[in-house]
Amino acid sequence: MLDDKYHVDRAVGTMQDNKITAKNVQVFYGETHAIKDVNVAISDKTVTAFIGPSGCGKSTFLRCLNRMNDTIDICRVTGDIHIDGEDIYDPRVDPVQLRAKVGMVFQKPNPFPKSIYDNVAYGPKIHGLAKTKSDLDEIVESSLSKAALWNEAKDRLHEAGTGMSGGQQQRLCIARAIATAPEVLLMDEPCSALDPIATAQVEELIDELRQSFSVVIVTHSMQQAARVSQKTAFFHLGNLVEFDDTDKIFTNPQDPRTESYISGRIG
Ligand SMILES: Nc1ncnc2c1ncn2[C@@H]1O[C@H](COP(=O)(O)OP(=O)(O)OP(=O)(O)O)[C@@H](O)[C@H]1O
Repeated sequence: MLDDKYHVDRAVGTMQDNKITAKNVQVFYGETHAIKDVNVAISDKTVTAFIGPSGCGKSTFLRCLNRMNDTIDICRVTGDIHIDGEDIYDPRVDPVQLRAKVGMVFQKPNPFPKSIYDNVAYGPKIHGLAKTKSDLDEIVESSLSKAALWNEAKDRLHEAGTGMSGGQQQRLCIARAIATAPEVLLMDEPCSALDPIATAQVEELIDELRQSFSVVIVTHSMQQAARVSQKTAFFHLGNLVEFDDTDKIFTNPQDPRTESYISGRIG
């Protein structure tokens, strides 16, 4: 009989093929067991969507990938998470450096109360990525361009980021996240506060970003998961029930719980 390790290795694939591998990940908030033995492998240059009913653990698991849960006192994470073969929970890993490599965009746009320029320049400055002012200017311009915001921002770089529209603020937060040259971008319901036009712009941007990064997005919208992702993970009650190509999850799910969720019977 094959042992558990065989099944775990099959579930996560080989380390070399993947950007992120998670093995036997459990998360507890005090007595609440929020993530139950999750094994998954996330590919590079791919958009992976996390879907599932409210409270199933999508955001909790997303936050494990850049150790944002470290900031929650009662939260305890066990198991292994490797990015590019490096154990991100190794005590020698500096979470601040990790978060530069694994950037995050939140549900509500949260620009710093600073100018548009300074919002983007902040990360590269603290991580010493620019030697000169012209290096920094270049990073700011290229990050805003990649975030499809340069044309709207170039003549108002020294105005407050908080003075932009909601959709522009969210693209500014994406520019800020990509300014530190991350390798993975985590997005926790990035469009939930945006109107349909801004949502479409951010979705288009996500598709472009995947040329450069591994993107992981939590979404409540199954239409959005189907539009933007190549892989989808369905969570239910803290379990990762099914993980497969997005097309397959939405057309031919293997687990009855996935089927019920996508057909609107649970959630
Ligand atoms: N900071 C916290 N303290 C205590 N419990 C928490 C905390 N954050 C999440 N939980 C609990 O962990 C479980 C998973 O929550 P999580 O927010 O990860 O789910 P989710 O799938 O992202 O939900 P939603 O779609 O509603 O955002 C829930 O039972 C929730 O109550």
